Amino acid sequence: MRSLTLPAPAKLNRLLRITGRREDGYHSLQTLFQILDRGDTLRFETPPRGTDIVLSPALAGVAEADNLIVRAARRLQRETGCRQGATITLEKRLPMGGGLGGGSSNAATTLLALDRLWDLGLGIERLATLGLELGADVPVFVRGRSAWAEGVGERLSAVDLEPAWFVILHPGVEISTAAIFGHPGLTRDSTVISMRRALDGAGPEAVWRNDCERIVRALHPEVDRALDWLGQYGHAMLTGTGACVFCPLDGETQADQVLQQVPDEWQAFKARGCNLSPLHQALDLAEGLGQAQA
Ligand SMILES: C[C@](O)(CO)[C@H](O)COP(=O)(O)OP(=O)(O)OC[C@H]1O[C@@H](n2ccc(N)nc2=O)[C@H](O)[C@@H]1O
Ligand SMILES: Nc1ncnc2c1ncn2[C@@H]1O[C@H](COP(=O)(O)OP(=O)(O)OP(=O)(O)O)[C@@H](O)[C@H]1O
Repeated sequence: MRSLTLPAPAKLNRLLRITGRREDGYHSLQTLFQILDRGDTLRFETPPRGTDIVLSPALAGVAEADNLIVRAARRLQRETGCRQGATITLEKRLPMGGGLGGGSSNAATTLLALDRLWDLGLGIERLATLGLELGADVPVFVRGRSAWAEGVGERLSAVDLEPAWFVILHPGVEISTAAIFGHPGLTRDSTVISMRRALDGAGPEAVWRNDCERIVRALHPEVDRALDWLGQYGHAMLTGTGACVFCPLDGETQADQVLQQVPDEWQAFKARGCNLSPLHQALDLAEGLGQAQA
């Protein structure tokens, strides 16, 4: 039996501009993906026989066949005709429907892990293309770099962001991405800006905003309150379509100070921004140490 234990990190959208709606209903956008050092953990084991994909524990409200981990594994089997199976254990820490990309990251980790354990050798390009079929946020996790993104989030340019610490606050609601993108009140007409302007343009606060925030605040008073509360400490924003909100802080000590003040009703954690995903750091390490044990 071979096995591999890998992280599935979270992401933040440091900005999110919705610039149009395509004929297939998906929205064209511009975003700046910041990968974090916090997330879920997945353990993969490949039994000597059988093609079953077995995942535990189950996620509340998600049928096994709909779980992005199982879908990613089956998509790989279909793509390659691979006759191997996997037993997968998920340690879930990221809130679902939180805008932190947890499900997408789980899918990306599965693609990279099984590509390695099943000796498929598909490589990052093909895995990113397969990942896009599973969700718009999957390719950035497959590529594993904080990145400027266009299209639906699949046209990626890796960027080196300044070292940063964040406090992330979960207001206790789960928000459906499809519901926000489908809402008639969502504005979809932001101008297309250059990556340069986004990264160092005229005042990040004008550019580093999220087009979903207005409608999410209106639909979810809990998010509205969380944003106002966190806004005391800096430039608080929504990530993705919510529900989580985040604030960049001047280092870990300040993040700890803010965490101590968080009202009991909300869950919160601190995280460090990474330019290289912890998943890719771990895979480089696994390569070096021959960690995928025979
Ligand atoms: C909001 C973001 O998290 C920002 O990074 C992503 O754009 C969402 O990515 P995701 O969760 O992987 O989204 P998907 O699972 O691909 O899509 C969920 C639903 O959101 C809508 N959707 C998603 C992405 C996009 N660019 N336009 C859309 O309109 C579609 O109705 C789709 O059915
Ligand atoms: N492995 C998984 N982890 C989390 N959610 C999953 C998973 N598989 C399927 N899902 C479904 O996907 C939905 C979105 O989950 P996810 O945690 O990725 O939300 P999100 O952080 O808002 O995503 P995004 O920022 O990509 O929009 C969940 O509500 C759940 O129904």
